[in-house]
Amino acid sequence: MIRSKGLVRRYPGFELTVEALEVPPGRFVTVIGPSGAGKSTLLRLLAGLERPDRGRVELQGRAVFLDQDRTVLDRSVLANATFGLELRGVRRREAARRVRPWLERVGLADKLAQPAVSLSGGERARLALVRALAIEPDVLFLDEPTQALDPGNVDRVEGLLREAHGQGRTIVLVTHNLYQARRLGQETWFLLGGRIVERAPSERLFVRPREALTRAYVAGEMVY
Ligand SMILES: Nc1ncnc2c1ncn2[C@@H]1O[C@H](COP(=O)(O)OP(=O)(O)OP(=O)(O)O)[C@@H](O)[C@H]1O
Repeated sequence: MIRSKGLVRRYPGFELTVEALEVPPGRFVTVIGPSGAGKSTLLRLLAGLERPDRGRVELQGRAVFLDQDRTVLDRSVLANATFGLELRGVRRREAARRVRPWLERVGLADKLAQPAVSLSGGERARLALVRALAIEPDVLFLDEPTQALDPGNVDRVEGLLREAHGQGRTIVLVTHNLYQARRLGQETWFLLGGRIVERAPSERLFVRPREALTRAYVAGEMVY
């Protein structure tokens, strides 16, 4: 469960203002909007990584945040994947046993000993996702997890996310891929200029948007 009220976050030349939001457990929310709309800022606020200037956020359950940078630790692929589990006291061997199927599914099982920093961008993205999923979080905050991935890997990652959602996890995913937002989301938020212009069940938002700005954006007509 994620709940926020009266959020305001200001940077020089930018203000995010979001009234009450509520994400019930198990909901898959996708967040869309042009570059600079405030999507990452909202995600960081909801995840508690950043404090709002006004308002508050309530987050229940174990949450993980996957940033756009796909940060990896200067260790092997396997050690990256098991890191979260080991932090929680799971022994290395057991942690390795648990992450193995995930690594196989994202095509990294043949690179276990390779330093993670030497992975390609797409491989890092998949590894970061495995590290997040391995700790079986209640809530996943994902900032463009399939950015710059080839179609096969987009499909793999989406498969993992669907499965995570099927297991009851709450997911808030920021994406520039409107097809993905529609495919995966139960609910979509459209942000523009630091405000949520429209929030609706995903299918409705893409097929019958109520706001003219949403209509223009999902039709690819918005010039900015
Ligand atoms: N730490 C910060 N300090 C100052 N300005 C910031 C900071 N973080 C974000 N901003 C500004 O806030 C605005 C919103 O940024 P944000 O990253 O939330 O947008 P976004 O919708 O996620 O964009 P993108 O799709 O390009 O990732 C931008 O103008 C950005 O420059």
